Amino acid sequence: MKTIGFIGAGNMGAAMMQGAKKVFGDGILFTDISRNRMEELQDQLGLPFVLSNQECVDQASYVVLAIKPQYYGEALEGIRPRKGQVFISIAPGISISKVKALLGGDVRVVRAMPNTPALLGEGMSAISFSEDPYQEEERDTVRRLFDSFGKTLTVPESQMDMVVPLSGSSPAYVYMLIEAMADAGVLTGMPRKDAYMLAAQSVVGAARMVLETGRHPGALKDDVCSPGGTTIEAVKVLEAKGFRSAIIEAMEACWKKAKSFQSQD
Ligand SMILES: NC(=O)C1=CN([C@@H]2O[C@H](COP(=O)(O)OP(=O)(O)OC[C@H]3O[C@@H](n4cnc5c(N)ncnc54)[C@H](OP(=O)(O)O)[C@@H]3O)[C@@H](O)[C@H]2O)C=CC1
Ligand SMILES: O=C(O)[C@@H]1CCC=N1
Repeated sequence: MKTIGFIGAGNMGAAMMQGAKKVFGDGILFTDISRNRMEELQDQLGLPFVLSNQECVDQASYVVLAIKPQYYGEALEGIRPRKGQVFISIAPGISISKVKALLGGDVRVVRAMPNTPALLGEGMSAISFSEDPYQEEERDTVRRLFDSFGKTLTVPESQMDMVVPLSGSSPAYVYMLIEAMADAGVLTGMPRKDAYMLAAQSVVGAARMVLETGRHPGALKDDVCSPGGTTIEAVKVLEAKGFRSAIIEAMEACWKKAKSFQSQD
């Protein structure tokens, strides 16, 4: 019997397995619909795979569902879990009660939302435990899984749809910001590689300033804006172009999409 089984070994499942391997060693196995993908990942991570979702459920104490929300019905159809087995669902919008219903009810479900910087051990995950009884050791195993590839925050399930735009999807828009900043550098003749380094390290540094100083992001922004200087010129243009409202509206769209998966069959 293995500790953790992954159903779905795509971008997110593989990133989680890479971190989990450091903590759970060979206590991991996985499966995927694609044989090629399984062989590729077995070579890359040195972890074993099994050929069906049922085998994965049978051979693991905890099962991570790392498949797209659209495929939950198909992937879980006919699956027979053990009574009280713990499933960890990372799909946006799919509620704990929906996963329980798909699996026949008699399981415990942890709903979670990780992100791909997990690949570097810099992930940010939110988790919600179902209201079932858990032994402290079981909660600890789930937390150790998510801590193995970054930071973990426990939130009420009602907040989980909003975690999707805040941390699940947000790396994508930060990459867009970095890409756009680098494009501007290239426009003025800067080599692209140097522009990426200047932009990306500034994003890392700014994020650490927020996390480690505890100061308000607006106050940190003010410190960068010298009176009559360069930064305030950029701030003025960003305000005129609707930078803040673009981010808020984009995240609202992302949140709505996450919520829509709940009612999808
Ligand atoms: N990528 C991200 O940044 C994040 C993703 N998530 C969530 O994680 C889940 C996985 O996402 P991601 O890794 O990006 O998606 P991927 O498509 O990269 O990975 C899913 C994997 O599951 C396989 N698969 C499809 N159907 C089945 C099935 N019936 N049984 C077993 N395996 C199956 C897919 O194969 P095939 O490609 O052939 O269909 C694919 O290899 C999604 O719910 C996503 O929303 C959560 C947080 C962040
Ligand atoms: O785009 C998606 O649907 C997934 C969920 C969060 C990040 N990627």
